[in-house]
Amino acid sequence: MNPTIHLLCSNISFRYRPGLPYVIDHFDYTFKPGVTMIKGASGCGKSTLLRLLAGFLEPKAGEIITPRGTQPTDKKYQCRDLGFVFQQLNLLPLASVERNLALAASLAGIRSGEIQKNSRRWLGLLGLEQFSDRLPQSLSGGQQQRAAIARALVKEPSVLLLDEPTSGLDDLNTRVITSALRQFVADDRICIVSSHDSRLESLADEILDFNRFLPLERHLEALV
Ligand SMILES: Nc1ncnc2c1ncn2[C@@H]1O[C@H](COP(=O)(O)OP(=O)(O)OP(=O)(O)O)[C@@H](O)[C@H]1O
Repeated sequence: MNPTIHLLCSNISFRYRPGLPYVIDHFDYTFKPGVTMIKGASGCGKSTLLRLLAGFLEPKAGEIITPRGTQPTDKKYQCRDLGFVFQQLNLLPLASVERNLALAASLAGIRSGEIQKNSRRWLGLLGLEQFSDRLPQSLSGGQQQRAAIARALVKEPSVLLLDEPTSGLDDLNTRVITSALRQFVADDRICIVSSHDSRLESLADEILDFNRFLPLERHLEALV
């Protein structure tokens, strides 16, 4: 493991609007290469944390430092270093699976030779070679989920964020996804997975129980 690569959360706090309770309150954590699974009750802030790590939201206090040494809002980090698969897959409906991958990689500035090589690699590892010419809508839910993961992996980002990547998927789809993610982190990359799915626990190098970080009033809210 390369100890110099990490994604650091230093005492971050976040709430959506003044007057609303803090969703994340003085949270400190260093994400290292490997898979970190974030688990916790619905509404405890897992997706919010992923959005902060992606730079789509900004902490109200504290800071997040990416492996590039920047804030997550840095365009180079977002474009080159970050891959994410959120709950809405957002595959381009009029582009084939292969074209979805090629567009994502070319937006990240990957050279065309590498795009082809990476596409073959990740489509293969995710069991999608025979579907590469298909439009997303012609795929099953599990195939679409795997295509969205392949699209995030094709630029071989240093940080990959996945929000509930296996929710509603059967064991076979889940095994294919976990095995591809293991290949991904074998190259000293950071993979952060938010999930309720206990099948993913064996994939994780670290499990972060987000319930622990809930402020007291939100613990009480979660009980009613
Ligand atoms: N845009 C928003 N504006 C205001 N509050 C929000 C917004 N998005 C989320 N929240 C609130 O922030 C809290 C954390 O939501 P978040 O989606 O991060 O939880 P989660 O742990 O990912 O939940 P789940 O497991 O159900 O997806 C919840 O109380 C939610 O209602």
